[in-house]
Amino acid sequence: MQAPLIRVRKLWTQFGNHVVHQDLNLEVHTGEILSLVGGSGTGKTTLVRQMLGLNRPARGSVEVYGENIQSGDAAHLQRLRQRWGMLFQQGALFSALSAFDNVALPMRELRTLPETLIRDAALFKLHLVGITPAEATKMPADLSGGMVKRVSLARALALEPELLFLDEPTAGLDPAMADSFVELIRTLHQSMRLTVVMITHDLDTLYALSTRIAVLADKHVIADGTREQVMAVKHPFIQEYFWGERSLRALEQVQSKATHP
Ligand SMILES: Nc1ncnc2c1ncn2[C@@H]1O[C@H](COP(=O)(O)OP(=O)(O)OP(=O)(O)O)[C@@H](O)[C@H]1O
Repeated sequence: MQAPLIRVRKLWTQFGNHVVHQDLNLEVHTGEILSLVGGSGTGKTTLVRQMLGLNRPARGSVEVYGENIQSGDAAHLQRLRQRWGMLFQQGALFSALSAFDNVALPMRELRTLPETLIRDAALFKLHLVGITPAEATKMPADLSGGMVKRVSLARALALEPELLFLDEPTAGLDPAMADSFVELIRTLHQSMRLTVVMITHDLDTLYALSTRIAVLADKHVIADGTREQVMAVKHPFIQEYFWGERSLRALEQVQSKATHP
């Protein structure tokens, strides 16, 4: 079996006396869409920040592409960072830059690519997410919520990452926009051979996209596997979250969409 793309081993995260993760283990494998779920404050965002090298483990280690994220100098971390893309919850586009310039920025920052190539690559990434060249001239404030998400996704894909982190990708979108964004992620995951790590509270998104689910509770991963495997674990959070009425309804919907697309 291929080595995991990310390996989190015996991770402790601590803020003062507050222990968020205690001996947390998790692996992310090439090609999967791994979703992190858990109650509010269970440390999902902090875990992703650990994977991105933005937080420092109190104990334990985080390896990405087989390399300890905390070892090496800033240039080393910068090189690793170029191999992943991150879609932040609010989109986090630079408001003073057009959609096009937001997508071009990560390529310009490399300082190695000619502007003509950057232009073509940025327009291509925008095309992939359904943004036309005319729309690309707009400023973020003039874009709809759905378009901001799409442009942010294009920016996350600017450097052709192997790994994509998504923080609440469908939060704030209406159901139709959320559905089409889920479809877009599914298509790009396949066509770009991405590995995806996603945080989501949205059950429709969770069930539509995840190939594996990891559940955070009690300071570590209490269950991980397919939806069925996770649902079989007896834990109060799992009982409430996965076996609650909202979850079962979302599941029914996803299954009926799969049967009658
Ligand atoms: N920089 C920080 N300093 C102090 N405490 C922090 C810091 N970052 C996170 N925490 C605490 O760590 C805990 C986990 O936070 P985190 O944001 O990772 O949870 P989460 O599972 O993503 O929550 P939510 O689902 O509500 O977004 C929380 O109690 C939070 O207050």
